[in-house]
Amino acid sequence: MADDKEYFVGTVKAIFFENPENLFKIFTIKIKKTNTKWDGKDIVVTGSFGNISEEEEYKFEGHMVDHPKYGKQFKADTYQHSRPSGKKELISFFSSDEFPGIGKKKAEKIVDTLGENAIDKILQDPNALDFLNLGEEKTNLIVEQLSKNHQTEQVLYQLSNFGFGNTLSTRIFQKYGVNTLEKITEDPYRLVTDIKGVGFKRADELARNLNIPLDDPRRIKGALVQLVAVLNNSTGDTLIEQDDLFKRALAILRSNNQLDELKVKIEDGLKSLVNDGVLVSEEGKVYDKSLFDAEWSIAQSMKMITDTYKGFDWTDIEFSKELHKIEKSFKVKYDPSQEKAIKESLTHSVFLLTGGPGTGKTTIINGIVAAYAKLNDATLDPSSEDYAIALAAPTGRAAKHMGESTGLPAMTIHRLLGLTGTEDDEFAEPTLNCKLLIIDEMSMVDTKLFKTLIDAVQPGTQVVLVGDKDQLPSVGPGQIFSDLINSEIFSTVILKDIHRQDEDSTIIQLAHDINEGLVTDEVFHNRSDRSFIECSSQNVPEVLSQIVSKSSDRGFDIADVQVLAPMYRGVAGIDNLNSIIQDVVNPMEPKRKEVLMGNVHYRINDKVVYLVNTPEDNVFNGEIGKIIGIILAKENTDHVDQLVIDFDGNEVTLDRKDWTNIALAYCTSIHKAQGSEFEMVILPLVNEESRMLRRNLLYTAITRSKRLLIMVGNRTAFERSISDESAERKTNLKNRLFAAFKIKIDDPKIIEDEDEELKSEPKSYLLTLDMVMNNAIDPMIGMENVTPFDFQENK
Ligand SMILES: Nc1ncnc2c1ncn2[C@@H]1O[C@H](COP(=O)(O)OP(=O)(O)OP(=O)(O)O)[C@@H](O)[C@H]1O
Repeated sequence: MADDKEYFVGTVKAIFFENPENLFKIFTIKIKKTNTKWDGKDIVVTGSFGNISEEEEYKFEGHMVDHPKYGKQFKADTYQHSRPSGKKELISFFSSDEFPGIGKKKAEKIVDTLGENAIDKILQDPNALDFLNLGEEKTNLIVEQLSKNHQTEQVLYQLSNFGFGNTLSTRIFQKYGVNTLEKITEDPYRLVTDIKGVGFKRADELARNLNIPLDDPRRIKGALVQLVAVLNNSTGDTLIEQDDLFKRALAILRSNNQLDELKVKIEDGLKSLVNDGVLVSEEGKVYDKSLFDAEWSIAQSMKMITDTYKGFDWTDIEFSKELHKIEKSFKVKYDPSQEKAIKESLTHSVFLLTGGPGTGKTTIINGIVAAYAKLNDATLDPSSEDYAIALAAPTGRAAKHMGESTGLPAMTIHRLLGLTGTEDDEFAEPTLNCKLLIIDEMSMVDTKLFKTLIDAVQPGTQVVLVGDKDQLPSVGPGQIFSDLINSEIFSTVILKDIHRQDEDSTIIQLAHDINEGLVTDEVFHNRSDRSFIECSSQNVPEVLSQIVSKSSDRGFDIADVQVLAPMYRGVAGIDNLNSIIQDVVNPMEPKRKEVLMGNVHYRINDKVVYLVNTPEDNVFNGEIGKIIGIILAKENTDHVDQLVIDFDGNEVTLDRKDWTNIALAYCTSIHKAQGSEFEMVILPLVNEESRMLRRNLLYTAITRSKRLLIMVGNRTAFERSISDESAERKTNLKNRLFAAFKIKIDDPKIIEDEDEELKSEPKSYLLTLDMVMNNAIDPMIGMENVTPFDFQENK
């Protein structure tokens, strides 16, 4: 910070405005010292600050501004808690009420022993206070109090000197706490994986400031870690071809080294990351260590479940008799594949059921539960101590559907496992005490969640996994459901026949035909329940406004009309369409209350989607709700703006700081809509989204529609989606399963040799870089500004 900056030192008298969204505050201070021409005793200070307490003294640096309405104010860029200086001030500081248990005598002793930089000494080493014999608890209290008052500001001050704005500084501080500066000067590249909003380029700039050389191992390792995370999240693969990784690393590192020299350093960087347990390199593939471990762990848990299955003790005749009774009570006659599914599920440790919409998956789950209870003499009374059935799905909505159809408790997988939806989940080791576990919407379950789920299963449990393998794979890396099915290790039934009886419905048949590769231009023909409106990308918003407006004229509630799009950005992207539709169905009118968060206006009746899991409020990622109340800061005792949202009967009040957990939901991503169905689906697809257009995307979007489907946009975008079969994700779960079940890869049958090592230690087979370099190096691939977080839903 330049020395000629204007400053004020003073005590905060009254904070009269605080915006929790961006930490902006306005307050007055009583001036103690300044280098500015200012005659008053007080001055109004504005700016973004972390903690500011009334009656405390701070130094503010910044400049004077002349506010058109409020006159002269001091706009602070940085601030620091004032430190007591000199022996006298220090003694009265330590003997103040802030430090209970320290009187004047002890304060004198601290300053005499530790000198005038006692505060720094204690912050650096809490043992510095040992000579006072205060005991651990009291010593900790003092250190905590000092850290609270002094270290936060020091860190934030330094982060702003590094050029981080307030939002990023706050995120960084929340992550590393008082160790922030140590952590980031030691290795600025750790910010890339740890902090949302910091990419390799930003970390690289910081590294330049810290004089970290271009070929420094930390830089090379930072680039490799960033690339692996970005590639895992963008492709959904759980492994990366090593030569591809190296080519990309060479492109973003661009140091002054000779290419050969840099190649060796990249190889060394990978070796070192492998030694550090961050990445794994095996047979020319590179893995994030936690994904690598997860695939192994899943394979071993599946083996354990299979090995500990105790079998069943009823006969075929008994089964047929029970099923007949069940059919009578459910008023359904299961077709042969459905009957097979129920029987297989009851006679195997692990059973996989896949089928498109309307093929009877839900009806089969009902049958499985009923038949399981009868044949195993198990209770269906959830309040009974002996109740041992767990039903769960990855989304709240799918879980609710399961609960309603079975009449038994069903919940999200997160809730079942007691997960919080935060990073801590990775270290959670829950256990599941049930005898029958049924998971619906399995295609949405990613590698890490499945690992936690299946590791929680106890020996002897029967596991039934249900889903539609042709839908989009999970948002997170992996394609668990397809891999389990494709391994051919587990009993599997693939349902093909559609049982929905809506005679006039052509939507489900269309979806099935698209999935089977049978459709070319049928999609463009208008039918009673679906239509296609061709228009340019630029016209999509206008066409959409008209459709939405007409649908409400025809009595459709906006809650039943869902626009689904593949991407957030662009004229036909989710963000733009949300604001366009909001203007049609819930516009701003004079005297209407509204609040602003970023660029988004929220009004009563707005349809919103929840973006995180908050088990304590019983609201989960993907749930759609309606704003039913806006309480402004001036209207409540907490003095914060609040939104009251009704999530299907569950009213949740969100303070402004939590509004980042919601978004408008007139239009949502197709990924987010998985597991949900809507009366009417409007699907805009345009050529600009070509990166995303695949058959399983179109299939997933179409199958969300129950009654009406309106497709809008470029004909070629739809044609491309129909013809573009989705490439399989690159994963290694199948091989891990083969290893765990001792199956030879080229000969899928069980190997008898029990002595063979189950899991070999990961080896470092580093491809020589010459092999890599024999292929042309990609030109700059534009990854510098990309961070792993860019691939997460809702950014
Ligand atoms: N064997 C059957 N005989 C008659 N009707 C059936 C049969 N199986 C399923 N159905 C009916 O077909 C419809 C679709 O079944 P279900 O909801 O179980 O399928 P699903 O695969 O779960 O579909 P989705 O994934 O779309 O929810 C339901 O109305 C159900 O009652």
